[in-house]
Amino acid sequence: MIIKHSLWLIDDDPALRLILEDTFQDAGLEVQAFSNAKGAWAKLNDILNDHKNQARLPDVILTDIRMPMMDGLSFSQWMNKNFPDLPVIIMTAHSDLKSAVDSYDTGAFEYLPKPFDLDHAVTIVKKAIGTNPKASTLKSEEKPVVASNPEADASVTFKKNKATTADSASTKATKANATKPSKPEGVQSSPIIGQSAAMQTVFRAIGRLASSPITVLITGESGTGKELVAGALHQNSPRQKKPFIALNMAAIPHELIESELFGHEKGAFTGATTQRQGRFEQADGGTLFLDEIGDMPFSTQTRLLRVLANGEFFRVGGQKPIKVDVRIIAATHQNLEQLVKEGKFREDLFYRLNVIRLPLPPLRARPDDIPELIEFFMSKAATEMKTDKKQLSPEALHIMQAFNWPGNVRQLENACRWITVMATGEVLGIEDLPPDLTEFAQRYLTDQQRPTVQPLHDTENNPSTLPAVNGNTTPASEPPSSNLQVPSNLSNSSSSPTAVNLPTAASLHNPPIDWQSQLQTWATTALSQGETEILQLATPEFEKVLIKVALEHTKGRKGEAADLLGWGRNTLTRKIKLLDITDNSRSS
Ligand SMILES: Nc1ncnc2c1ncn2[C@@H]1O[C@H](COP(=O)(O)OP(=O)(O)OP(=O)(O)O)[C@@H](O)[C@H]1O
Repeated sequence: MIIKHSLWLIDDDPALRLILEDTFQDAGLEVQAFSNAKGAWAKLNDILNDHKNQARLPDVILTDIRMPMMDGLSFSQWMNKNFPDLPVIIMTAHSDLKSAVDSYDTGAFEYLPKPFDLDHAVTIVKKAIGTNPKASTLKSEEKPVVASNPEADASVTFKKNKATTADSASTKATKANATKPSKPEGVQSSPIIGQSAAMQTVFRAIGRLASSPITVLITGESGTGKELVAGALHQNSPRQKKPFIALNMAAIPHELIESELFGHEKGAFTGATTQRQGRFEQADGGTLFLDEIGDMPFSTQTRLLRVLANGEFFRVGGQKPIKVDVRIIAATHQNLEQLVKEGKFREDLFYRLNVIRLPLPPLRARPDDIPELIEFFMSKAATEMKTDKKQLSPEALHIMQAFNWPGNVRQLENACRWITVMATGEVLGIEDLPPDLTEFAQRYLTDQQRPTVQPLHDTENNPSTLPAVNGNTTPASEPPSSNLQVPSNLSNSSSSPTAVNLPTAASLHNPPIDWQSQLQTWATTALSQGETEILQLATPEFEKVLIKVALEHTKGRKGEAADLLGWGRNTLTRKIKLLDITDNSRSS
């Protein structure tokens, strides 16, 4: 007889419950679904009060965070206290750094930001089951299976358990998690912004790593937020009340690095007139962030390796070993493996630092995060400069999202400062952006007018060099949709002082004139009427049409519509709001 492991699934979203129930049943698990944590909690409480009933426990629990009556975090905390061996996986649609850190703090086995890959969720669930000693030690003995129908729960049946592979490493990880030191009160909320999948991974990693003393190597291009993430790891750790000391190896003259790190005794070298503590001593009990570690001189690397191995060091010129408890977080924008190959970085040090690697994505890889970052930096700049907060027009925002950002978030932050100081007016257009962005906009917009469709993001900020995503243009007699509702004029547009007629839906259906020709006619007319910035007039209308068609095609399902448009879901939601689009596609 096949024995199945059991999963309790808690989520107040019935549609998601159905999908997940299906997925996990297909993966060979017995699933019992609950619409709230209270229901599962009541059953677990019964089991807790009746020890003979322990057999009715599931092997793993998957729970949402935000639910009525009892939230998933309190539930997970209660579980960790009362059933520490039973792994709980937390999922949430409202993922940020805080929810990731809080989830792991409750002792949760894993944290899954929605939407997640179903195969990945199955892998995690199976891994969690492998850590449950009660589930994984059952090989041939009888084991209860909880029926998938909650009502049928009384009729628990006993079946032979199928062989499972216990993951001892994961078991240890969970145990370590359960016994980890509790975090001090008063954790500051971190200003790390980002909703993109790439940033969710970063938040998860921070949540997972913050409480442990393990060495972390943060990699990523300059300006991606490496120091910010190192600070968040410290702020969310039990070391948060002790110092966080950041040191940039590239910024210190090589001959001073050792005394900077390890301090020196009086008279150790010319100019050392007093004894001085180094950064290691100052950071005792806390975290030392070694930025640009690839620039550390070879001789210092040897000394650092010794500290990492023994936890002690000598001040320059000193005889007495000094012991410290410091967590090391290192960062680099360089390829350390390459530096090792070139003999510029010690291989043994590399392996010591590279225990856990946390890569940060470049900004161009997560354009969906840009609007929120702009919002944040515009507010920050307005406060700094004691002025009103500036707002970007949809067109300017579009350009900001299309830009390559070689300097990443730092460059975006500086652009927001520039705009706040230099631009006049409250709602700003493309012409109000910093020079590098306006130059890019000219090339980008020129390219957009070509018949081929270009991807939004290019790697060189030079759209003209890009291959076409789709070389086909819409046939003259086939407009994109029979339901095109192109507004007949732009009189509603705040940026349009003059009403200019755009091609109407009817005219688009009038062969032999195709919509491009119609647009051409409109543009010619607009220009002859003295209109300027015609692209900024037409682009929102163009986007409106495509968004409406996509929403209609997907019956209002925004995620799918966003995929069809080639945007992220957040971008689509923002556009719908900005362009004031009413979604009439839903039948109900
Ligand atoms: N996700 C983010 N949310 C909010 N601010 C961010 C984010 N990422 C980076 N920043 C801000 O961008 C600036 C640059 O970040 P940071 O100094 O951490 O980058 P870095 O990768 O360490 O850069 P470098 O390699 O040049 O030292 C900082 O002002 C930081 O606060």
